[in-house]
Amino acid sequence: MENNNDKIICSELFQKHRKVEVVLYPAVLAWKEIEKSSKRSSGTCESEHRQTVEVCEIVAVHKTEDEVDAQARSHTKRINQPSQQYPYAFTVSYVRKTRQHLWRCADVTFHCADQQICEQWIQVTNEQLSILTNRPKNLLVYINPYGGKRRGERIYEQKVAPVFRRAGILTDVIVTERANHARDHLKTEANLDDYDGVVCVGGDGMFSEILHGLVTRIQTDHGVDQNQPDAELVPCSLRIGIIPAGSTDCICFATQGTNDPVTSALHIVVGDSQPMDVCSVHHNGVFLKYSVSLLGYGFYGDVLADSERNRWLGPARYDLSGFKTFLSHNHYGGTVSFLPADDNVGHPRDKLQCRSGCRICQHKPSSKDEHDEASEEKEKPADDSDRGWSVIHGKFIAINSASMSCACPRSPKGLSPSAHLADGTTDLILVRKCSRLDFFKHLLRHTNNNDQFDHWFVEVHRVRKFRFQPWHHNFVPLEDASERPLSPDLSPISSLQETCDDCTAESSWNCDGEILHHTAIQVSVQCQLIRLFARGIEEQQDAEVAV
Ligand SMILES: CCCCCCCCCCCCC/C=C/[C@@H](O)[C@H](COP(=O)(O)O)NC(=O)CCCCCCCCCCCCCCC
Ligand SMILES: Nc1ncnc2c1ncn2[C@@H]1O[C@H](COP(=O)(O)OP(=O)(O)O)[C@@H](O)[C@H]1O
Ligand SMILES: [Ca+2]
Repeated sequence: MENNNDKIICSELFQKHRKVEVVLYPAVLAWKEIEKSSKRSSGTCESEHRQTVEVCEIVAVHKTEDEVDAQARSHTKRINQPSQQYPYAFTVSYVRKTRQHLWRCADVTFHCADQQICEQWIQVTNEQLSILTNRPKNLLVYINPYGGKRRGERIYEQKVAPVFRRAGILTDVIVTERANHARDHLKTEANLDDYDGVVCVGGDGMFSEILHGLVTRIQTDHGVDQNQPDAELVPCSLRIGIIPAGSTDCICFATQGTNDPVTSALHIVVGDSQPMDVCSVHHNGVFLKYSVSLLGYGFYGDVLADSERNRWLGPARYDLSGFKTFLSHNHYGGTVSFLPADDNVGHPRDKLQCRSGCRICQHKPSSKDEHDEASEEKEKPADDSDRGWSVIHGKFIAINSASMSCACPRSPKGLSPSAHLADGTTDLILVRKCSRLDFFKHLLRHTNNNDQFDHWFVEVHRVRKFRFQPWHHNFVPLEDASERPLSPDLSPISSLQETCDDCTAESSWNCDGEILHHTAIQVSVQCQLIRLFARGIEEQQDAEVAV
């Protein structure tokens, strides 16, 4: 073994029945077979097949267990009879990337002749791992036993806990006993200083609990009043990991590209970090909720409200309620006002999807932007709080605000395929009253490659803030003709007033899978308020580790 000052170590070891040269560079572990060559008189030649694993994707290194060791020895004895020469062994567990963003924990065991060398390999690899300070050591885990198909506990015990154990992560596990148990525990009881992160085993609703518990706790600890819509919220230092065990699991899917518990566990182990925007929702200056994925009024609000009655159906309740809501074909009158985002964050209809290391999300509103904003504030007359806002009156089948793509297995590209996880904006999608067939075509486009925004009755804006006010019987605003899209299907102003009875019905807001109890809301995006143990969706790469 060579061991220079840069800690490159290199040994000839045995892997299965093959003799391999194993090298640990400062950030990469590599091994390749050394073949006996009958053609060469001088002995060995190197195989082309070199395997590499980045140290940051090593889960752990362990002295190989006795029985595994014994098996390996008997195996090697039969084939090559080198067991006497290689009686010691260590196993490296690492992330193996397979298809479709799916990660698995793979093991490679190396046998060596010398106990000291074996121990030195373990020690040096562990030293390299200890430099990776972004890895969590202590986690607080909340399991919703009733989420999705009620498999949360089993998923955690069978798929996740073994990975955490292997990585030496210590956990405190709480299986929730009631709705809001996790939220309340985080708000008041949990000793956050004891942990590097919080793990949520459940669906988007369970994530919402964790989000509210954590964000509220941090604001309380820092004396920030969440009821102030313009309050600058304090970001959370603890990251959140999501083990998908719910019905939609769109937050997990949209941040790692798959809903797979082992993949999630591995993103937590390697200490990934993905910042994420959070929308704060207020009603008349009173804080209601936070949202990270979908805030939907009309169609998605109605689907959710109806689906709660059929929770026993599990994830299928959304299909049933979706079908019923589609047949009801309701529309709702209201006024939407919004503050458009700057051009440098792109547009919902550009094809710049948010991917791992996204450039647009790295352009966090900098001091320059904040300065611009501040000077803008100053220029503003005191009573002109609507400066820069656009106002749209209309009858809508759906009003959706997607702060991220909302990709999920039902719609792999999501409600807004180009929405960004951490750009400080949300994509406001307005689906106006249209025929059933038109709305069906729009829905269908969420499942194929066609552009769901390319319809006369759909418009989409990238915004930093928005407000919604439903129409009341005694308050139906006169529609501003200039705000209406040019379509023969839209009613003229006079008929709008005549037919207001059919547009003063109210829906409810679906806020990440929870119903809001108010319909008039003010929404403001808080840029990168939280971080997840995730890295965004990676561009598709070769299936196996580099060769
Ligand atoms: C014709 C097929 C149309 C399929 C359209 C699929 C669009 C799906 C977009 C899904 C966006 C999901 C956004 C995430 C919401 C979640 O926060 C939230 C909570 O999740 P949790 O239960 O895990 O806690 N989930 C939801 O609100 C569920 C929304 C699911 C909507 C499903 C809608 C299905 C529509 C079916 C229409 C059928 C028309 C048939 C006509 C013959
Ligand atoms: N122990 C519990 N009993 C009942 N409800 C719970 C419990 N723990 C969490 N919940 C609630 O269950 C709801 C749904 O949870 P979630 O994990 O998102 O599953 P799903 O995706 O199936 O909706 C959430 O509103 C959450 O607050
Ligand atoms: Ca966003």
